Amino acid sequence: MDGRVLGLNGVTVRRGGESLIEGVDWSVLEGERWVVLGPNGAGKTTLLNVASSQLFPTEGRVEILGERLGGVDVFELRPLIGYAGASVSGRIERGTPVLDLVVSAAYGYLGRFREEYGTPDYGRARALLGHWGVADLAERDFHTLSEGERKRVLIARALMADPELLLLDEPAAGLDLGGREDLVRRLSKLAANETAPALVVVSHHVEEIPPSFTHGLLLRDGRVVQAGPLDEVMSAENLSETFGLPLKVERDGDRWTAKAA
Ligand SMILES: Nc1ncnc2c1ncn2[C@@H]1O[C@H](COP(=O)(O)OP(=O)(O)OP(=O)(O)O)[C@@H](O)[C@H]1O
Repeated sequence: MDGRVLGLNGVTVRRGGESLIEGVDWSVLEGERWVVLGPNGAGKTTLLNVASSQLFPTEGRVEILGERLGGVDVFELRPLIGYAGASVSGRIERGTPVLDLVVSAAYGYLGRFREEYGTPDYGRARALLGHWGVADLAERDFHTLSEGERKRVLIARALMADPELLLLDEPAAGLDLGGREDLVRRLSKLAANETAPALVVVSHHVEEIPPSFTHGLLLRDGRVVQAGPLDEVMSAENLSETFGLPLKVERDGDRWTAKAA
């Protein structure tokens, strides 16, 4: 695999004559922690759907964990990719207990029992829920949880199969300030763990970039504005171009802020 977890070359996704993403080149290496930033409609979710093997590009080459998309059975690949996003919540049946949802992820299902789960599976699921601060919600119906609780449960679920690549689509969206700060702290801790998978987190806000994250990709109108180490990417010039307004960007310790200039 060459240390490369994800490789996109000239990747374009078109729908109805429109390009959702256009000519994207991107490499993610083992141990890297990426944030993908861009305004609404920039193509971030589309990019993550390609990276998680859920969407085939119209053009270009995609390699995930050393396998070429199109030349590999995606059902073998997907258990190695942890994914959490709003599209997952929408597919969970009403009445699904949190613990079932997490434990079934080891087999790529969304809470429906098609396998016999063993005690170690339940132990791991409970430990992950504990790690993300939601152990006491194990028996609850997923759909009765608050937005912040759902986000943490979905991350625990995404980690259940011990993935080599973890993709999180807007994990902080809809959280209040305390919830956001708690999530940023937990993601930072995960990022600092050398044994954690390669991480990609999509966000609209530079304030949500967890400390310990290493790289950034800026997306506007489906095209990459800049991609690379965070210190190089996070300039006022790059972010102003990405979000389409003059911005002042500051680094305060290990956190970032941006506001209109
Ligand atoms: N199936 C589709 N057919 C046509 N257009 C689509 C389709 N899916 C997405 N789009 C459009 O592609 C663009 C990129 O969408 P995408 O969801 O990837 O953006 P995003 O950066 O994740 O946006 P947001 O931050 O608002 O979630 C948007 O303009 C969207 O309306």
